[in-house]
Amino acid sequence: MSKRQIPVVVLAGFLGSGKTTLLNQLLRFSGGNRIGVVVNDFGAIEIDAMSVAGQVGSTVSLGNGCLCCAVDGSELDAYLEKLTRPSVGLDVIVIEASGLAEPQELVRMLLGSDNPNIVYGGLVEVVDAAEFDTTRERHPEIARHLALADLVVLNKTDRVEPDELRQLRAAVGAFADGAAVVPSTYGRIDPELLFDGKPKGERFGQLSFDDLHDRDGGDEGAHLHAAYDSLSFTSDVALHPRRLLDFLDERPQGLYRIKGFVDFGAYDPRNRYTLHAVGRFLRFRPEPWPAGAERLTQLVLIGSGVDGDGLHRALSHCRDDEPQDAGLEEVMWGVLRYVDEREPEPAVE
Ligand SMILES: Nc1nc2c(ncn2[C@@H]2O[C@H](COP(=O)(O)OP(=O)(O)OP(=O)(O)O)[C@@H](O)[C@H]2O)c(=O)[nH]1
Repeated sequence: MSKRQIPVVVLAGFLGSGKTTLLNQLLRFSGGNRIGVVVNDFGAIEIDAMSVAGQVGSTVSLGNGCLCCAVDGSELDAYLEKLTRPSVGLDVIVIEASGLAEPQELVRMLLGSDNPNIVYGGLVEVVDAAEFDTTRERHPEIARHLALADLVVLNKTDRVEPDELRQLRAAVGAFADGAAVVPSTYGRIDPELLFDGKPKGERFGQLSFDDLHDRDGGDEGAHLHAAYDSLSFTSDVALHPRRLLDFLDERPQGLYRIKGFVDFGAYDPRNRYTLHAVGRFLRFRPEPWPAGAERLTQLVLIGSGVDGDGLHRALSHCRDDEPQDAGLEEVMWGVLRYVDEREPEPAVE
């Protein structure tokens, strides 16, 4: 029985920026993850190139367990309800914004949704590096979209010189209010940026992104790795709720995702807290410690242009070496503000 909430990612970007290319890439190299993709029409999704396991109405299931739905705006809610049923078993859902709704409308809808099985997974804006200046002239609203984005994929970097790319990263980053900017070619980003990957052992028999790195040889692999930084933090000393919240309040914008478990020790001995942060969005979710589980805080932080050592130091500072206010209920209040009251329904088969 799974109580996991499925992250729903909104994928936006102007005409021709590379959204469909990125989706095809994700679907093809899902690494054993079950991805649901919602588009306006099947159009350029390369369904034929991926083995199709079946089709029911406007939903196509692919041989690797991924699903692709073509829906219009009015059907979206109902489809999300269907796609997020635990029995479908998806790990992430990506909604392509174009044609369905303005990205901010979708984000608002997801944040306000009373579907207990979903959690907001971020707004990803794909930008055509070669056309950025032209796009800005023709569509000044790109500034608004970028300001809302949690992650910017600066695509088509093969079409600009390295110097220009550096300038573009800075310019786009400024519009995006410091949000993480990840360069890509043909939408090839590590899926880990969008959702929790399955542990390697569970990927057996599927082509994982690591295989893709290996297959492509050093150059492209190095390029992908340089696109973002990933840092893990583990502590067997419990974290102090207030200190952690101060850290989270001040987290740098370039820190795109934080995921993992937090041990608040004596402040809540019964529960561990799943932490899910994407862009500015933050959520804690208490769940009883599994019997026999080691009491550890384990976090993974993913970002672009962030100071890994500095983050590690700041997190170490959240450790509560000498608990003084344990038992004071109000110490947890700050954390509880970010707990979602909704409980997902039990899994049904
Ligand atoms: N050179 C280059 N071309 C790319 C890259 N990514 C995508 N393309 C090409 O750009 C074109 C548009 O890509 P799409 O993925 O269809 O873009 P889109 O954002 O889905 O476009 P719409 O659905 O029309 O909004 C296609 O011909 C892609 O092959 C890239 O990194 N470099």
